[in-house]
Amino acid sequence: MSAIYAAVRKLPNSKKKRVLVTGGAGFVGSHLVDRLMLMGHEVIVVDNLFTGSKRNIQHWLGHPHFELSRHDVVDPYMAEVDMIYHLACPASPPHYQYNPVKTVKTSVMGSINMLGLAKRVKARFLLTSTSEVYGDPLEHPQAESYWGHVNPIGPRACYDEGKRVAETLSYSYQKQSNVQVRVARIFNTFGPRMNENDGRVVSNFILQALRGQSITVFGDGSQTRSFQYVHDLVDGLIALMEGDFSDPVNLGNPEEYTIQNFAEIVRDIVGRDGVSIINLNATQDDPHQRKPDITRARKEIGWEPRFSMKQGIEETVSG
Ligand SMILES: O=C(O)[C@H]1O[C@H](OP(=O)(O)OP(=O)(O)OC[C@H]2O[C@@H](n3ccc(=O)[nH]c3=O)[C@H](O)[C@@H]2O)[C@H](O)[C@@H](O)[C@@H]1O
Repeated sequence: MSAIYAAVRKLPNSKKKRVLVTGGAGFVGSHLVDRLMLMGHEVIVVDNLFTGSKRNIQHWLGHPHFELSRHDVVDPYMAEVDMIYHLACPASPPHYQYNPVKTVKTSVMGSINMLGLAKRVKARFLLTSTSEVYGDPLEHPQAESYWGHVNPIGPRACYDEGKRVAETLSYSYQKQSNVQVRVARIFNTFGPRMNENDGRVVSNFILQALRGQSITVFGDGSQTRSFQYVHDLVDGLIALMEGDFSDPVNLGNPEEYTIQNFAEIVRDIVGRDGVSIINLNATQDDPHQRKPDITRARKEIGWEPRFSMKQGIEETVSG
């Protein structure tokens, strides 16, 4: 029996790109892969399936434009490609803190390997960096010009510092070896396919509310976050990769909520009776406030989010 795939665009060979997506079986990666496939490109996914899952991309397995390679980016990888979207790295705090040495290796050695590949095959390289490079920010909202406030020896450092070095590596390869680089600083993102055991706030709160359990707010809930829907992020990543702008660009939704208020919103959208909100201990070094300044994204790549947080949560809950 032959598989049935979503219809992909037929691109002339001059427009069709060979695109490598590391972490392409993950939550964000698999949505990006969907879009690149539908656009008519050839996609290679490299993923060690530690936090990613074959299920996220199984609808493309066997497609002539698609290839999955179970490979860990800490080891070198070779392929003739035109573009590299480098996403591979656990992003949820419980996952990246589970094996901090491995998280640092993934960011640092993974980026060296992928930038080395980009240099050899002259591919354009996009790093998915993070709002965590701003640490517990002392400037609000955060613009790309802010250098950040990161605890270099705290529990989040393996991720934050790993991504900071990955940014440094990107611009070092650009300067030294003329690699074309793009750096996206991604702010909190949610949507379908977040793992049940992801551990981040959106999936935790939705699952707790759906199961009729108490919603667990860490600390007093006065800390803020700004949540973007994953489809907006994918638009931004593609616009950044395809544009001419090479400095870091924030990709996030500037709608800001306290976590306490966010818990109430999720509880009300799910609408199950008897769900209470409880406050647990705060976690160490949890950023107090986070909101992207997206002036640069608007100006340089013509991007801004199209979904409100509530629209995205409603779709995620019903999906
Ligand atoms: O979601 C993301 O995109 C980001 O998630 C994490 O950053 P963080 O903002 O700490 O993400 P969460 O773990 O989702 O936490 C957000 C806030 O909710 C709180 N939280 C989380 C989980 C929970 O059950 N209850 C709860 O109150 C946390 O303490 C924190 O204040 C990662 O470190 C980022 O790199 C990643 O980009």
